[in-house]
Amino acid sequence: MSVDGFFDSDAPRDGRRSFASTEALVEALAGSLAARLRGAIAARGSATLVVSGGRTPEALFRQMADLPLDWAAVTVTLADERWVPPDDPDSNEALVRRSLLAGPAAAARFVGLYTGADTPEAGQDACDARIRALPRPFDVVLLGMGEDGHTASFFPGAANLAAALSPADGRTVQAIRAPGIRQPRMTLTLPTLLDTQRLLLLITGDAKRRTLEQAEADGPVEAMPVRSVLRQDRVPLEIFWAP
Ligand SMILES: O=C(O)C(O)[C@@H](O)[C@H](O)[C@H](O)COP(=O)(O)O
Repeated sequence: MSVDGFFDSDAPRDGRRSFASTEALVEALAGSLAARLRGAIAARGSATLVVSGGRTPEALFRQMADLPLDWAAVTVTLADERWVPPDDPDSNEALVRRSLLAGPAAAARFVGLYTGADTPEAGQDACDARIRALPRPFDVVLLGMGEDGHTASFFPGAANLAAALSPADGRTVQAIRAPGIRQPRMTLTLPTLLDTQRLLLLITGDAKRRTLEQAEADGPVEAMPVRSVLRQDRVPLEIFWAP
């Protein structure tokens, strides 16, 4: 499939949607996620939203923060976290607190991954207990992707990538260290991320569209770990793209 033909329609196709602009994507996706969270609250009295950090989702978070929703019934947690305190500019918790948990959405409960332990390895058990205590399946897991083909903190070349993708002991989180990343990380493991009603991948720009197309070609998961969510059949993956 050619890159140009990859997202050539506004109509949903194989779980993919392309938009003319980030603004259009954000508006559509925020509305769709709010509807899912409202549905969960109506059915079970609560909802759980798992979000990624990085730069891409900030506009979506700001749009969602103002949506009318019983935010007090929503728990928000992270797909992964850089192992830094919440006052560090690289903290995903900081991003979520300032952009999503603002306005009406400030009523949501936030469960962070950073425990204050010196290293993610030292914080792993406490973090696992936090995630294990959340209701499952999650309602929404929102993933991003890097141009190297990582998603969550499943980085190519990470020493403990295999444990994150296939945890032997049912662990919900995994400490990650990888070449080229500034801080060590904590990531939800693959089976934990896939234990969700809706799984979304949000990407913007032509470079990431090309990365995605490369990831869809043959090749090992370890080289482009986003393949672990592209190739699974546990939950349909919805891909949202804008230039
Ligand atoms: O903490 C993080 O960095 C992530 O959760 C990570 O998986 C992110 O989604 C991608 O790296 C894309 O990041 P950008 O949106 O900044 O390109």
